[in-house]
Amino acid sequence: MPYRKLEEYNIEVTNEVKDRYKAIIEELGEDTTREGLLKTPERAAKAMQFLTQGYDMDPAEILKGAMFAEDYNEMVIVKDIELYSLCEHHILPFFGKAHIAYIPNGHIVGLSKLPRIVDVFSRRLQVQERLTHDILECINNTLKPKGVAVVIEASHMCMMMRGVQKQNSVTTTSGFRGAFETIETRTEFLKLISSSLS
Ligand SMILES: Nc1nc2c(ncn2[C@@H]2O[C@H](COP(=O)(O)OP(=O)(O)OP(=O)(O)O)[C@@H](O)[C@H]2O)c(=O)[nH]1
Ligand SMILES: [Zn+2]
Repeated sequence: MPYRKLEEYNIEVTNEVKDRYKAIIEELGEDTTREGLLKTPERAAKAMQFLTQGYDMDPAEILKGAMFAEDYNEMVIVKDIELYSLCEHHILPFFGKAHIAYIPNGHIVGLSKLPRIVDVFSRRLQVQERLTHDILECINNTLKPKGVAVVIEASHMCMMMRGVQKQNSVTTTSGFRGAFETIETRTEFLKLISSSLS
């Protein structure tokens, strides 16, 4: 993903969000005039723009940018794609790995585009289930493969740092379309990624 340089942040958004962060930090009992916190509202405003930059991006266009006609009919798997997202309930991170497979139907896609669309959908306020579904449907509708599968395993900071405070629970979500809806293909996929699953 093309990471934004600092000068590319929207100045108006940065200023608006900065003022609100300043108010929040003060409301929480801190002194925003002390040295360590002077630039914190602006840093936080930029960090949040970075972490939600997926709203400005069109994942289907990313896939379309590297689709190649190819007569390859076997399963293609890209596994262990690390992801960092924000849970939409607490605006705290959840993070983990995505595993994606598809069976081409006349077209293959540039391999890097799969991690790129994971990043686009991750950099929004999300729930893990919708993130899984967004990636699945984007590949299904754009590449129109014979089948597509997505598995995501993630840890949620809102369950670790606060709330139930469980440090080792991992949430797994999955989605299957087309050929992966048959038990044989799904089993083959799960076997091929099994060394990566926790
Ligand atoms: N299904 C789903 N739930 C999520 C995800 N991320 C966070 N949550 C849950 O969202 C729920 C929000 O529940 P609430 O009862 O409204 O919020 P809360 O009082 O902060 O809940 P606790 O986390 O249990 O303290 C919690 O159960 C979270 O664990 C996600 O990606 N998918
Ligand atoms: Zn949460």
